Amino acid sequence: MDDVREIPREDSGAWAYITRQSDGVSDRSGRPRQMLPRQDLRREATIASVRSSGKLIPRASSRTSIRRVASDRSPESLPLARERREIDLAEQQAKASSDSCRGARMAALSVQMGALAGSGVTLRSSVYGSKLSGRKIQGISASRIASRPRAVRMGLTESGPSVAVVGVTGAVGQEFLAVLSERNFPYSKLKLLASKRSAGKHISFEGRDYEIEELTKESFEGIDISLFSAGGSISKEYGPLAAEMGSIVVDNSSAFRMVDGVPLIVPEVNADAMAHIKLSNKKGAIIANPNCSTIICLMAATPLHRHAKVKRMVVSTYQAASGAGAAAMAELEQQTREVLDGQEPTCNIFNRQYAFNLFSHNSAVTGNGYNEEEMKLVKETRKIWNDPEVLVTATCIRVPVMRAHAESINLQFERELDENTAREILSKAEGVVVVDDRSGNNFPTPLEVSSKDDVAVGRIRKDISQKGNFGLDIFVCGDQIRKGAALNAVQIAEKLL
Ligand SMILES: NC(=O)C1=CN([C@@H]2O[C@H](COP(=O)(O)OP(=O)(O)OC[C@H]3O[C@@H](n4cnc5c(N)ncnc54)[C@H](OP(=O)(O)O)[C@@H]3O)[C@@H](O)[C@H]2O)C=CC1
Ligand SMILES: N[C@@H](CC(=O)OP(=O)(O)O)C(=O)O
Repeated sequence: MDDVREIPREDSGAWAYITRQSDGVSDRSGRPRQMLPRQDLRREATIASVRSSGKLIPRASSRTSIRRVASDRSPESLPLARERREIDLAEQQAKASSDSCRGARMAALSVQMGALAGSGVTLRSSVYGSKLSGRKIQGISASRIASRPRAVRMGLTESGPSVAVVGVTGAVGQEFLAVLSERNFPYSKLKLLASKRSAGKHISFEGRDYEIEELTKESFEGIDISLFSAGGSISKEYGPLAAEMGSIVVDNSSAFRMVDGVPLIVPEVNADAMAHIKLSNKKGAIIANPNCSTIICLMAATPLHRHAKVKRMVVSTYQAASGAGAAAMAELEQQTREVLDGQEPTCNIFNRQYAFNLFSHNSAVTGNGYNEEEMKLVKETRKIWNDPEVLVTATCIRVPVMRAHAESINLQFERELDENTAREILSKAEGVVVVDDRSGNNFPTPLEVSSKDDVAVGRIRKDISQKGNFGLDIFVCGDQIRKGAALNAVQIAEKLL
């Protein structure tokens, strides 16, 4: 079985999008705002007009908008395409008016709705209204979970590399644009590539209009860095071609992850493995972005591994709909409505009821009984840690959460590591935030990390089933479209400069 996630062909016809300005609490939802009680939304976003004629993509970007001239897709084929939308969100700036518990609940709901629409919402503590407002969590307020820089900058500069984004209309592709802009990634030229279906449509990015081009063999002429997120078969076909043409490919698919000689990189963990690849070498190469569950897991486990060396790791995941693409998110929303309305749920993506349910990850089950997602955690961890001996086992579950994965991780160490030291180590780790409030029973949640850069870690505790201080349990949440895909890839690209 080919270990490569494919993009469902039928999921590429229609899309929407938005512009926003972030200052830490923002909603870039493409969803009709009338669905969200305005008085309960604590938003300070300035969002430009949205034209949606089809599916919603799980991300809008700062200063990014996509225009679609006409839908080539039947509205009936998409749950979120029932209503044609043309909403001037700038006129709908929601004002915080309530600090009540209801406000907290509704704000949390709005976050979920933002995720439903595919945008996610950057949270800080005030989003939760009175319940969490300003509260410190283990000495760190919820707002410490890194959000995007407030100022949207302009990366266009003559001295920058030329950059291509392959699969720009997709969930990860959209996130690429957001992250490039937020991190002020320098570029002298930007080429936006997708399938034939999207060719000719327009994307506005950092104040400029770009026409989406069809991906062809000539696409990489003169391109220094190619960011791929268009599925495994596209990566397999065009990745090597781009590299031969001198481009450094950062690939989000699983196509090359386990290929010898292809660095598999989480910058906070093993940037040294790509130290030999630089733009200044003027030589093409392929660098792989790990699986999102692996990235989120290793962001938390690696600082501890460095200290006490992990001997065995047991991972249980709770994976969001967005990991399976925009169509899965749309179906979860549709099913939720249908079930609440007492109707039979529509089951096109997973062939089962997803709303109010959970199930074993949808990737294929391999000969040893593990599914592909689980085996990625096993194999990729060994490669990233350069430790073929480390024992890893995993159970991956799809849960009815819109965006951001959660993982329970049990660790067995070679050397002793007590829970206080572990908390200390994690609180200093780059890209990690500790949310570990035992008295308040407040720990990481997918909602709180949605659209955040940092991976949140909590439930840090000694594993009482192990002798001495050789075992720990932790609970981790991370936005898998962001740190699990686009952000990680852009961080890799930054290392090339
Ligand atoms: N979603 C996630 O959380 C994660 C995803 N990934 C990986 O990222 C990749 C993309 O996933 P995601 O963004 O969710 O998928 P989407 O379905 O949202 O987007 C797919 C993208 O691929 C493009 N595409 C499809 N066919 C072609 C083609 N023949 N030529 C050029 N472009 C094509 C689509 O363009 P068009 O709109 O024109 O059809 C679209 O831009 C996958 O490899 C996935 O495994 C990795 C980590 C996490
Ligand atoms: N890990 C994603 C699926 C995915 O995109 O995996 P990969 O990048 O390894 O193909 C999920 O939540 O299902």
